[in-house]
Amino acid sequence: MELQVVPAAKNKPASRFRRVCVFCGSSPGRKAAYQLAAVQLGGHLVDRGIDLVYGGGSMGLMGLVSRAVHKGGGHVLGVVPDAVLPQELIGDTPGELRAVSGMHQRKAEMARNSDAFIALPGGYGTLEELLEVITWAQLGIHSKPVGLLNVDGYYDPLLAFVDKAVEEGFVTPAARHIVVAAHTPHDLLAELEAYVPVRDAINLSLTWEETMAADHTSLFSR
Ligand SMILES: C/C(=C\CNc1ncnc2c1ncn2[C@@H]1O[C@H](COP(=O)(O)O)[C@@H](O)[C@H]1O)CO
Repeated sequence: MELQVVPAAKNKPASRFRRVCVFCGSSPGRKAAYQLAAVQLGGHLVDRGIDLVYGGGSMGLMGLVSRAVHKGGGHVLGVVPDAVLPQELIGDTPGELRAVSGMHQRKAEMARNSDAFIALPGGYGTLEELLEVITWAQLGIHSKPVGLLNVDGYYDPLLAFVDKAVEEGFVTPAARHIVVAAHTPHDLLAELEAYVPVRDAINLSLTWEETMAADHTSLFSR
C-alpha cells in the first residue's frame, strides 16, 4: 500500500491518508445524529487535509458529507455509473464526477482511488460496499483500513453478528481485526491512522487483476 503523509491544516495532525472513500446512506436517516456525524466527518477530513471519494449522489448522508468536504475546500471525487449520471437521478453534486460503466466498476474505482474506507450509517448499498472492501481485505487484495462510524450504536447489530461469526468459526480472529469501529469521527480517524493489518494464514495475497481475470485493466493498486 502506498501511503503519503499529507500536511494537515494549521495545528492539525498530518494524515497518512490522502483520500478516504466514504460509503453512506442515500437517505438522511431518522436521527439528527446521523446527519450531524456526516457533516462532522466531512469537517474532520478537511482538517486533516484528506480528500473525499464517494458514490456521487447529492441526497441523504452522501450529500451532507460531500458538501461539507467541498465547502471546506477539500477535493471531492464522485464515482457514478453511466446509468445514474443524469442530474435528475443524482442531483446537483459538488466537485469532480467520474463516470464508470457499472456498479462493479464503481466499487473498484472508488477503492483504487482511496487509502482507507469509512462507512457512515446507511442501507443495503452501504452494507454491500462495506462488506466488499472487508472481503477484499480478507483475501489480501488490499490492506487499506476499513472503519465503521458507529453513530448512536447504529452498527452494534452488525458488529455483534461479526463477533458471532468468529465464535461460530466462520470469520477468523485476524479477519475480525479488519473491521475498525468508533462512535465519533475523531476517534475513528485516530484508530484508522493507527491501524496495522494482521496477516492471516489463509490470506491469498491476490491482486485485483488476478481476481478479475477477464479484466486486464489496472483497477486496483495496493
Ligand atoms: C438511482 C437513484 C438515485 C441515485 N442514488 C444513488 N446515487 C449515488 N450512489 C448511490 C445511490 N444509491 C446508492 N448509492 C451507493 O450506495 C450507497 C448508498 O446506498 P444506501 O442503500 O442508501 O445505503 C452509497 O455509498 C453509494 O455509493 C434513483 O433511485
